[in-house]
Amino acid sequence: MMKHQNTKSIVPINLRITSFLLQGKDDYQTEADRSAQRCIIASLATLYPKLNIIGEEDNANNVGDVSSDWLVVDADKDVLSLQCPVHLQSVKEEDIVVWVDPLDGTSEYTQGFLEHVTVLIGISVNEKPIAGVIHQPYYKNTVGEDVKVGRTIWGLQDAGVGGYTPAQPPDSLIITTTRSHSNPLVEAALQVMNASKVLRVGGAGYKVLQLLEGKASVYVFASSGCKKWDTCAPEAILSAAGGKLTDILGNFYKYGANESRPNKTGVLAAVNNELHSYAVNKIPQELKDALANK
Ligand SMILES: Nc1ncnc2c1ncn2[C@@H]1O[C@H](COP(=O)(O)O)[C@@H](O)[C@H]1OP(=O)(O)O
Ligand SMILES: [Mg+2]
Ligand SMILES: [Mg+2]
Ligand SMILES: [Mg+2]
Repeated sequence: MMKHQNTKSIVPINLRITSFLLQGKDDYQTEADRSAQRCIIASLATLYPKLNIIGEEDNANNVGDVSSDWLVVDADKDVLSLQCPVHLQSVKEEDIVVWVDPLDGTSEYTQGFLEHVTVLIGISVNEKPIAGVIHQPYYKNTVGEDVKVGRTIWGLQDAGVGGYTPAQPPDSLIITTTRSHSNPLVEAALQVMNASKVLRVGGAGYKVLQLLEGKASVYVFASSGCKKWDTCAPEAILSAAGGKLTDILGNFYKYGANESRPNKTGVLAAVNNELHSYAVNKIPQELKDALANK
């Protein structure tokens, strides 16, 4: 698994939002989305030509144009030193589906909430997310005099997680949810939770980071809108850390290459199984039916 410490190679930090398309209500695509996707797909395809790589942006698969200094071909030594779980040792390259969200939280990116922006690379085998990275290109880490910008959080099933400091969940129920894609169903699901606080932030990656770092304990999004590339990497890392990510009904999504892209029945994630069950049981059946039958 690669770790991207060089933020230039993922989302050029000085890249201006030179052109952005509004693809639907609060659904943006910027030059950063397209550039980052080309860079990631070209880098992965150079190293692993038989991978099945699926990126969010349809118009950013022309990887032949990517210059060689944008290719990331180095690997993280800590991750390479991990013992590969026995059940993954015989997986063939062509059996792996990689889901790439080159820039998650684009709406927040266009509004300057840069901390919410992440790059998501999720790896699935037999339809299950087994590994992933959440790269946070604008994260500022101050160590003494040094300021390091950007960090990469990773997880591998049955091997571990890294790139962040794990923390205990908050003492009271704190929920994280959408900042830019709310609607009456989303709000109805939040109301029934009896949360002490609701945090409204952008991006599926950033919300799962909040779970990993003890800022929130449950992530609730009772709406369609998220896609497989939004949840594959976050689900892999969260489950490697002992958490659980499903739809609002409590069912796991499938990540095979032929699966439909939309996560039609929303997202429900929690730092552990108990909180996940609590949240699934709190959602009224009518709300679950409304989402499932939409
Ligand atoms: N209605 C929607 N239209 C387009 N993308 C959506 C929608 N809802 C959610 N998403 C994607 O899911 C992510 C998490 O949603 P939210 O921030 O609203 O909780 C968004 O950052 C966006 O990913 P992206 O920015 O990669 O297009
Ligand atoms: Mg998008
Ligand atoms: Mg996204
Ligand atoms: Mg995106």
